[in-house]
Amino acid sequence: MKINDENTDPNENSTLNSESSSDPSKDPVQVFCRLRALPEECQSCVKLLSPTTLTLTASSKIGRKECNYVFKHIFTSYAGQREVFEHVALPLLEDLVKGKNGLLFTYGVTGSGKTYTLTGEPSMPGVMPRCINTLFNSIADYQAQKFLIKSDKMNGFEIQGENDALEDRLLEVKTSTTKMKTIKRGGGDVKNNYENDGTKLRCVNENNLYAVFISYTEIYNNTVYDLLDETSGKVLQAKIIREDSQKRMYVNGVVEVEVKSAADAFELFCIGQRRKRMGHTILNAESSRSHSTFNIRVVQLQKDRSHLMVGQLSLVDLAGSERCSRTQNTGMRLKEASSINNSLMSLRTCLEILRENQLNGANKLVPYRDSRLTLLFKNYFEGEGNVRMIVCINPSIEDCEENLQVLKFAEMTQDVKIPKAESRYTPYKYKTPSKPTKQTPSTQTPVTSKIKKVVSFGPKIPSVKLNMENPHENIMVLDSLIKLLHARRQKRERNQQELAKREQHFRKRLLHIHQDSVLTKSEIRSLKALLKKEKQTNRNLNTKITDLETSNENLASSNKQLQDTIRTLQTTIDEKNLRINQNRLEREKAKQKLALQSEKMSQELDEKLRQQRARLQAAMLAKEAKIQKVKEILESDTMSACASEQEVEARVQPEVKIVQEMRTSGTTLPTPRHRRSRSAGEVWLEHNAIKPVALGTVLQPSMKKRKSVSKLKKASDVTNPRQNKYCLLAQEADAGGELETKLYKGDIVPTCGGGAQVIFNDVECLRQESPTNTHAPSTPSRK
Ligand SMILES: Nc1ncnc2c1ncn2[C@@H]1O[C@H](COP(=O)(O)OP(=O)(O)OP(=O)(O)O)[C@@H](O)[C@H]1O
Repeated sequence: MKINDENTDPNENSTLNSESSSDPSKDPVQVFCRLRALPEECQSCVKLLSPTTLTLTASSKIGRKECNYVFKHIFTSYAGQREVFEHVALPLLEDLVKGKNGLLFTYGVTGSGKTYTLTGEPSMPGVMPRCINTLFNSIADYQAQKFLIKSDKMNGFEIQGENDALEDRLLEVKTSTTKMKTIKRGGGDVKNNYENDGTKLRCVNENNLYAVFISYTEIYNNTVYDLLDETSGKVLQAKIIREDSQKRMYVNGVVEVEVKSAADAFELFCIGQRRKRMGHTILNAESSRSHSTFNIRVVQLQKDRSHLMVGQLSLVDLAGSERCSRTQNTGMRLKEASSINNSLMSLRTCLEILRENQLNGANKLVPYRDSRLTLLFKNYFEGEGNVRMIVCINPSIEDCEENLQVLKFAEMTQDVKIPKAESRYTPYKYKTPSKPTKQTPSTQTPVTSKIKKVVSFGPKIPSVKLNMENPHENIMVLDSLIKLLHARRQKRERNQQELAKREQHFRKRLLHIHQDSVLTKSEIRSLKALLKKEKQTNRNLNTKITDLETSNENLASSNKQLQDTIRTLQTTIDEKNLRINQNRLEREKAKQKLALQSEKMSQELDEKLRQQRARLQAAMLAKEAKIQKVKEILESDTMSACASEQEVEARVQPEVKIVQEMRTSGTTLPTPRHRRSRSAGEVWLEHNAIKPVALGTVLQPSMKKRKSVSKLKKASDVTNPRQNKYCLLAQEADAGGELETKLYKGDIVPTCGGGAQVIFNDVECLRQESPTNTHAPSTPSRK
């Protein structure tokens, strides 16, 4: 792979993926790519540069990125199923008939055409039906009798006697009749005949007898299930993966059915397919939720029946990798998806480590055991057969990012080298026949022949003819006969002893076997109980997992809601903070403005006060001058008494004018009624509020001699003859909330009854107002 700028020559890359292997004993994993057709309106992210090179254009936030990938062969969307089969699967099928193993798997994003490539449709059969049809087209005439070769349930095969094979065939006819009846009653049709194009293999050995065995398994949520297991009813039982005597991995107890025609194989496939976990997702209406393996095993028996040869072809339809954000899976589907992605990740890790070991000569442990998928195919990666992969690509823009990952994996896989597979005949076991028969002397066990030998008493007793004419000769013949009989008797005794010994030995063994069987039975019983318990625990755990998943989902959704609320609150807080800051700024501005205004006003007030003081001083001076003049006039009256009243008035007139002028100019002068300087004879009774507010005015009521009381308690408080003036001070808030002080003044006049009355004749009102209050004067006023 190489990342291109727009101008790079794409053909440069074709040399990058060198297929040549330096080690002739190893072959790289062959990776093919198949592009799915796109609807016309959709845009493609893949461009084909040559039959082996393609460019993937991925657009991201950073920009456009072009990557080239080289494969063994790329099938365009116009390539048919036959072309794919002939290129990819036919060589593996030829290997299979030669007794070699092969693994073919499809890999890609969900909905990219993996199942279509492997299975196809009846009119457009995929790899699997074509393999089956081609196989039976080729070996149909060279098949062994059914049940002659039988699975030993431990990944091996054994040959059984003809009678046993016959019995099994009869049994099968019986059960298949019952089965057909059940199917007919249930209305099910398990037949699905894929179109057969008559392709044949040329490498069939006509001297051999062939038997084809089919098994079909799936790995769902990292557990292996047998899709052909009829015993487990509707709920499939989990199977375990084991290692056989030759260290090959196999599914323990898997049902392996011998098929004699392609139709039989398709029937089995359809039965399994109905059990396979499929599901509807947003991206594929019929999405495989498990990895399924369709296993074809071809067993060849040499004509002389001395050796067996077994080849295996595993066709694996991997579940598609999927991003949960795109599929929007939840609950069960989410669990399936994560299990699928995990197992694909394990496959990737194993291949990466294998490659690293091969490239760097490292010896890292390949973690096959991390997943059932990798454990089951461990042998293939370690040299038990050829490995081929078809990478399926849906070139739509939406799949681009996931395709990038798939192509990266595919590219890496091509670097992994697998030791070349070998075909070999292996000696087989003979299954002990249930009943020894005369027709099959070869099936007699060695034990039986040995017993026969034990009970033979030696050569036959010769017939003896006595010659009456020669008694001497007769005696000799009888002697030898006696000797022979004696020897036979001795031999019989020896044989009897041997028999007794063997009988004893056999009994001992039988007893031993019986004990073993009793022990095994009890062990099986306890294992069954344990299994039952484990199953129960498993069920409980599954329920717990589902519950936890549900609560997890609930928590996630409430978490999302809370996050939304937090976000909304955060936005509100931000807005409020902004508003607070704005308000603060405005307040500060207003404060500054106010300070400026108050400074200006205080300056104005100071100025006014200064002017007022000057005017008052001037008025005082005028008054003093007037008084001085009045004094002078009075003095001159007493001394000369010649001056007329007009003269005095004329003299006083200018001062009165000054006072009048001051009044008209707005200067607050005390009215003649409110003179502050009183004669020394005025004594005031000042009647205050209980806690009067300090006036704090410049002009204070002038009461030089006074007695202040807050409450008139007795009559003498008023009738005191020394007091002649009364002043009542009242304070209250006016309509504008400002403090208003009123001084009600009057004369205390004694009454003829010895009491006193107050004659109010003046009200003085003091009001203090805020300078900012524009409609009222800011100075205390007197009324
Ligand atoms: N090359 C093709 N030509 C025509 N139709 C195709 C092709 N590839 C896929 N399809 C169609 O696209 C749909 C999805 O394909 P398919 O089920 O094989 O995808 P998948 O990769 O197996 O998906 P999943 O991983 O979800 O099982 C099917 O309806 C199939 O018929």
